[in-house]
Amino acid sequence: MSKSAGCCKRFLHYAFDYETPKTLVIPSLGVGFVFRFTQFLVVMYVVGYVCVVQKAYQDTDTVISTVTTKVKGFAFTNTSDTEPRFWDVADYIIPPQVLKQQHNRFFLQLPSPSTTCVDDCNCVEGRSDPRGNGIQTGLCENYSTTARTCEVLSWCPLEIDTKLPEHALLVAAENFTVLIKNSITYPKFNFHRRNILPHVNSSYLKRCEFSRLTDPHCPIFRLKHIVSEAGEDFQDMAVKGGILGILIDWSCDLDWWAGECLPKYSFRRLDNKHPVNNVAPGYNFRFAKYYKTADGEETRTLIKAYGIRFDVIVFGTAGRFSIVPTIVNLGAALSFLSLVPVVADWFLVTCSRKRDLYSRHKTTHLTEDADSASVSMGTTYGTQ
Ligand SMILES: Nc1ncnc2c1ncn2[C@@H]1O[C@H](COP(=O)(O)OP(=O)(O)OP(=O)(O)O)[C@@H](O)[C@H]1O
Repeated sequence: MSKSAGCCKRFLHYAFDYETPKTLVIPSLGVGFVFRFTQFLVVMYVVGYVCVVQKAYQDTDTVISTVTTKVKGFAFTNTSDTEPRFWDVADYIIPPQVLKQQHNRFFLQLPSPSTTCVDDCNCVEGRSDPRGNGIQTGLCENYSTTARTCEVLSWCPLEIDTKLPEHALLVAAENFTVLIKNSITYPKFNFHRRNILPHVNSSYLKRCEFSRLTDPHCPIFRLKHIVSEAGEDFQDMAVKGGILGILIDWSCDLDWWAGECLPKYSFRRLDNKHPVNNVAPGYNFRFAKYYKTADGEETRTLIKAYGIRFDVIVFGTAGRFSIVPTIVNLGAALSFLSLVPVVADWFLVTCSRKRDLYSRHKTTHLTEDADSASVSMGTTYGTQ
């Protein structure tokens, strides 16, 4: 036979020989054990991980929620910067730390490298520097006997906030309480819930306070408790300011055999408190209250507020039994069972004692002119 005819024949065999599985019964305890043990592992994976841990039989939905808060508590302050003052709910929603009466005026800036000048040429009319104090008028005037600065139009007197107070103004705020009203919905399951649970009545709300051990479902939280659960010191945080997260986890199993769907609260500091780099720490912002004096001049009280901002973050995923994910995920997981014979076969032909015998019987090639007793590779056709 020529070389090309041989090649052609091999190709035809390769392409068109039909392979069909035959059953070979191996009376071997070792191989049988490997087979059953691998089957057991696959079944454990399907039941334990896919069904119990992953709950792959469930359809899922993510939470949609809304939050409102109400703070309550009283405080009395008496510092060198401020008059003696009593604070209640209406006063401290944005608690002030620095207060200053200001009027809209032309005035000279405090001397600094960016504000000092020699003559009017150094001051440009209309120029405003975001880090400066106002809009320049173009005049350079004597600030003192030794320094000249550019005149600006601004609110005066200027705010001086070069040093932070040592104690928070509203020290008593740590004992304030906050009521958090949180409503959630899982639209796919038409499931609605509030963190004020169905069994809660108004007299309970008047006296309860959240405690992880004794009252974990009360929606009223003491600020000090929130900060300390987050591992922070209230007074320290209140001076420099910071952001604290109140996390409400609504992850729920909505199947009837699972427990009730309840919120789980946790608290953590969200802004990055760097232990070494102390540049620009905390959180602060400015706002003002405006009014007119008796002679009609507009005046404002400038407030630079430092403090703890509480961010309420709601998250969660709910799952409920559904036939479609059950079939899809169970089918995918059970398809691993088809790999079990591959593992057992591998053990059969590589690790078992009679591996040569098994290897010989594993594959049978029939020759074209085979009758009932003619097989290749030494295996016996039809007589096993
Ligand atoms: N921060 C809070 N600390 C403690 N209890 C609170 C707080 N906020 C609200 N409550 C109490 O929770 C209940 C529900 O408050 P909600 O704001 O819905 O009703 P309200 O009648 O408007 O409350 P209130 O008039 O007392 O502010 C009320 O009994 C209220 O006194």
